[in-house]
Amino acid sequence: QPIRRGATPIPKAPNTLPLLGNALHFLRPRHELLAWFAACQRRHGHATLQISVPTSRSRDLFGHGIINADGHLWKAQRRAGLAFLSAANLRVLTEAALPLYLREAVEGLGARADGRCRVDLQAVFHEITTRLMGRMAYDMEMHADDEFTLAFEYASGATAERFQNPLWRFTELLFGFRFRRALALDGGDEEKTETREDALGGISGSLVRSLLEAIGDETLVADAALNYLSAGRDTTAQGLTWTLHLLMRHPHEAAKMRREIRRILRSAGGSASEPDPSLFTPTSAPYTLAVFYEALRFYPPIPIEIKQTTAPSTLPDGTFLPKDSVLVWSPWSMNRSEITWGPDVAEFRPDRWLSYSSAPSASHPLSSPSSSPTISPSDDGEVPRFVNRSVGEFPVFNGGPRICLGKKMAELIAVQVLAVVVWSFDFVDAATPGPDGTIPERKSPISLTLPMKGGLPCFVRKRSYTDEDVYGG
Ligand code: HEM
Repeated sequence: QPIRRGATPIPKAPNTLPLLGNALHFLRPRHELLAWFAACQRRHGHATLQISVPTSRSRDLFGHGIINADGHLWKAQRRAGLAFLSAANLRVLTEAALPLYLREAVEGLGARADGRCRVDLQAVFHEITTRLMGRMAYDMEMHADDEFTLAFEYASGATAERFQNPLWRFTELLFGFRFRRALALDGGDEEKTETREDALGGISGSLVRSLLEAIGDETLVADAALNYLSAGRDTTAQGLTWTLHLLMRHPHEAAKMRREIRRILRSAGGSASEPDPSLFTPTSAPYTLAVFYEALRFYPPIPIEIKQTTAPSTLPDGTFLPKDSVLVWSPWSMNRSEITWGPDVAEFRPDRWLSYSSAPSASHPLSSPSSSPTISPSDDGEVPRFVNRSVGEFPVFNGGPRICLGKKMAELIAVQVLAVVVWSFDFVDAATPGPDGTIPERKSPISLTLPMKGGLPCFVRKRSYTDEDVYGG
């Protein structure tokens, strides 16, 4: 049966060619493919369109882990993940492990903060999230330059290439030696499923242990843990990288963030020169969270989503999809929709995520330290509150039963890392300017996620504060 809405077939995407369909768009560099999705959205708004896509194969990389699994196997992994990411474990990960890794990263940045060394911020964030996710998934020390991590990166790039290259079977047969070696390394590292002795005190077990209890089969558990590791690590590091990229271009918003951090330090009595990272949470720092969300709007770490129907299905707009139809949606282009975001859609404006009310009076519940100790009014006396959008408008963390399981964790990591790093340093983009003297638009290579091509090299300078700067005046 054909894909249709009512009695009529649905419209084809712009630039669809006879026989070739839209294959040429998928062969183009990544940013051109994303731009094409955005152009479809501008022309057709929220309408469902018919496109032809090369089919993607991610099973080799993700195996039977949660990202690919369905039915019982998915449910068991989801339940084990939810159990492991209990409030208590999340607290240990974000209040003990993350501050430790973050402090070490800040020390590393501090050692190179002479304003002349080039530091790749993408690599710095990647190291923090690799260590944190390694701790979470395997309860072990992992680093961004481990053989395992590098192999995973390579295999993930090669898997994404399958999505853009209709001839992938042929080219992999000829040139796929490195890819197959990387997969062997990813899948075969059995020792990763063992709990280490050096666990950070307080984490009850590891995700691997929870998964083993839920699923039993060791090969499946190896897939499952790898899925958790990859789902959380690259997405979060890339979200942070694009946020810093945007903040370097928007110093006014960085200054507003610092004012929020200053207010938090002031109300908590924290050290100005070495702020305690765990003071910064999505609740205490709504402006910082809004900056992160606004960056995710421009640069969603999963910019294109793809699923396949296992049974005939009908979309909410009435489009009928026969079994085995491939459904693609693009958070990248949905986040650029003027219909959803209004005429200032192209502006970086974190305030679009906030609503402001006037500062609470002494009798207001917010003024009681026990109810919300750290939300403090802005300089003009207003209390900001983060207001989320529906998943249909902002699908960056997906939605429904398969909504991202680490959304809360990602928010906690982002706010803590951004607050500490932006408070402690000034950054200047060190990318080489183009012929017209301006720094060219950053791009993303082919990948399942949205890394920044060439990293984010910048010059770093330490900001110094005295307690007087925070508490005086
Ligand atoms: C900014 C950071 C993040 C973004 C943008 C993000 C986004 C997403 C998206 C779009 C999906 C749906 C993928 C699909 O079904 O095709 C997803 C799923 C998932 N995410 Fe995240 N994620 C982030 C961070 C994390 C973190 C820190 C974890 C750590 C635990 C995590 C764990 C997962 C898991 C386990 C799934 C699979 C859920 C399921 O299928 O039931 N994510 N994420």
